[in-house]
Amino acid sequence: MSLFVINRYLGDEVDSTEDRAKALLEKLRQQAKDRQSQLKCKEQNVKEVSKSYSEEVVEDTVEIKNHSEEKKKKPKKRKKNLSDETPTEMEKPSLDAEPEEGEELKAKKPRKKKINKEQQEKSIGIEAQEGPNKKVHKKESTISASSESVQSEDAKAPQKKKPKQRDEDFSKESGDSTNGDTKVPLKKNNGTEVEESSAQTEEAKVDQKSQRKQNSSTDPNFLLLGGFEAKPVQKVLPVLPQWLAKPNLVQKDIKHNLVSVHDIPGLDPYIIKKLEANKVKTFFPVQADVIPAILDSCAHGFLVGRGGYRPNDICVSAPTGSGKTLAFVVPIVQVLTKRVVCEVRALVVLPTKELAQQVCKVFNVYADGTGLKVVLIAGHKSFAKEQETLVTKKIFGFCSLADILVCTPGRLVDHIQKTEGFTLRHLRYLVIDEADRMIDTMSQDWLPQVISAAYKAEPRDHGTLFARKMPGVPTAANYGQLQLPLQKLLFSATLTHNPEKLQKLGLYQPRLFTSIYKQLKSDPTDGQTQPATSENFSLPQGLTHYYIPCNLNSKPLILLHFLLTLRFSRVLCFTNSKESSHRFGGISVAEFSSRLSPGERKKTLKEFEQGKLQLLISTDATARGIDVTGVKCVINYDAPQYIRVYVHRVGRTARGGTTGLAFTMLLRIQEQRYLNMMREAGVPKLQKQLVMSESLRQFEQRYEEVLSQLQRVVKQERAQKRC
Ligand SMILES: Nc1ncnc2c1ncn2[C@@H]1O[C@H](COP(=O)(O)OP(=O)(O)OP(=O)(O)O)[C@@H](O)[C@H]1O
Repeated sequence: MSLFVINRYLGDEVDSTEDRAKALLEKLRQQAKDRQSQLKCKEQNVKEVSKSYSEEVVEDTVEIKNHSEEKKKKPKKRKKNLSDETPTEMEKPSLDAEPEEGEELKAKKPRKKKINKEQQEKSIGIEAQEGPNKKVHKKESTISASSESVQSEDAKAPQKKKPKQRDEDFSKESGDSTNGDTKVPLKKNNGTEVEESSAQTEEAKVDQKSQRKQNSSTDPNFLLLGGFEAKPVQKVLPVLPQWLAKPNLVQKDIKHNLVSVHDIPGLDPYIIKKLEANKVKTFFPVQADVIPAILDSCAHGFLVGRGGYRPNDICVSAPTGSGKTLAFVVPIVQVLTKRVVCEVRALVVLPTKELAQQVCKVFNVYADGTGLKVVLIAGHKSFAKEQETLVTKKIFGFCSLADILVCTPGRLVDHIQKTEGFTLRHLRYLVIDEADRMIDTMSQDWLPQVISAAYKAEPRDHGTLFARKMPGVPTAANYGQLQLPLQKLLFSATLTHNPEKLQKLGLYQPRLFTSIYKQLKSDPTDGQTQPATSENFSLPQGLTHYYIPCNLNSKPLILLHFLLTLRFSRVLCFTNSKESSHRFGGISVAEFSSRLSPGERKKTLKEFEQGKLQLLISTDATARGIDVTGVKCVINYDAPQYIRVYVHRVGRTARGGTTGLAFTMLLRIQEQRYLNMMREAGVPKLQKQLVMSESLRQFEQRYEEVLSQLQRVVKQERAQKRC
């Protein structure tokens, strides 16, 4: 039956059943063999597939990881590629060098070790959940996403085409990754490439940074923000105005720089005669420089300065006793001598009555015989009496009685405000003597009042040469009409060089004459020289000054030693208070202080000048400007607190080119500070003078007698004050 079935199945009809059966059996065997071999093949295939799959899983996770790392590093790699090598050069070896299978395994092992275990487990875990198909899909999508992202970036930046091509190649390669033959060597090469490229990107980073720095430092078109560290900070140096920085220098040495009065250009014979009559045959340096400068402003007429413009104001800073008074008295007297009508044309303002009196005296000497009237208003007389000397009332109105007015600021302001008919509308010269001290009195507002009085408009002046307008900007319109200019002349032994202070005086294009040679300091930044800005002072050439280290008790004994042992005559001794000036009241001395009336002071000074008094004890009342002839020695019994005070005190000796001595008694604690003050002020070094205690002992008895007298005087004074 079975054979029948087999025959039917084979469809053969064999005659011989035995042969047929054999043939059938053979066929069946063959079929069974084929089936078995097929099954074997299938099993083997399944095994191989599962093995390669597990390997693939690992490889793919590495590949994904590497790819994600590569993706992170890609921009850097691309930058490097742009500068160093083309991507094709990098890829070619990976495509060409396909290793054998043995090599493939060798290459796989070390790569597996390198993989971070955690990441491996993690990625495997994810794949186990998603299954192999999903995993493959995921891998492809990741790669394609990365290539897309690169592509999209590349689309934005067309210059980065080469990296794009490389990414495309990479995606092709990953597409072929199902084929083990091509995938493995590529992975190997990519892996090493990642390592290499990470090192290369680090190098590239450093290169790019340094290149960027170079570019920013060399390329002037780029401003590097935040690069402050290398910039040198420029110092701001104080800069003086040109007129202060480059003054006209006046010689300090009087003796060797005398100029004959005949050699001064523009000086009238009348004035020369007057000078010679007063034993002035030569001019001191400051006079030889300043007199021609003042005369020059009137050389082409009385109304305006040289060339028809407003004349420059003049500032003079010269040592004490250098003859500044004559430097303004002579030209003013010469210019005003030609006046027709008596009006106040010169106003000289001084800080104290004594100084005003002294200057008035000099004006009177040179104005004598010219018809010029010199009037002093400084509080010596009553206000009403001063008014009578200033103006007089006539039928047609008020008339001035003064051509030259010498005054103190307080009294001047009083007359401007209260004296009827008093006018300054014709004022041509405003002289400010002891100018640095006068700047200190600016708070009294005397200068603005003088200026507004000088430019006060009067209806009767309209259309005349005396019509005045407050000077404005120098334009053709402003200078269209000729008018009387007002010129300021400033004099001082200690004139400030501080532009801020000088600005208060409202100077017009000033010229400075000074004998202070400021040391130029070199500026290390640009190698140029700049004028020193600190105040410097100059002392008379003939002055020798010393300091005496002492204690409080020895001070009066030292003074006695000077007067009695060394026999100094006409010693001017300065103390800081009236009380100190009493200390020597018992000996052949006199005091000169604000306690005395103006009459008493005048008498005392006269006696001192005549040599009737050996010692004059003074407060700073006489320190400024007072010209006492024949003072041989100045003693600072109390050290002055300011350098300006020192300069004016010691300047009472060595005047007019003569010689003189100055001593300053210093307590031990004052010594260093004082010497520093002198050095900073540029004053020549003080010499130390020691007085032996043996030479002082003989005066102790005498001094005690004086002290007992002093007690009585002080008691009397206090009693007087109470009354
Ligand atoms: N050309 C001269 N020939 C001789 N003596 C002169 C001459 N000029 C001035 N003197 C005298 O020199 C002395 C000092 O002059 P003056 O008082 O003008 O000095 P100063 O510079 O104003 O001093 P200070 O700053 O202390 O006021 C005076 O006694 C004066 O008479």
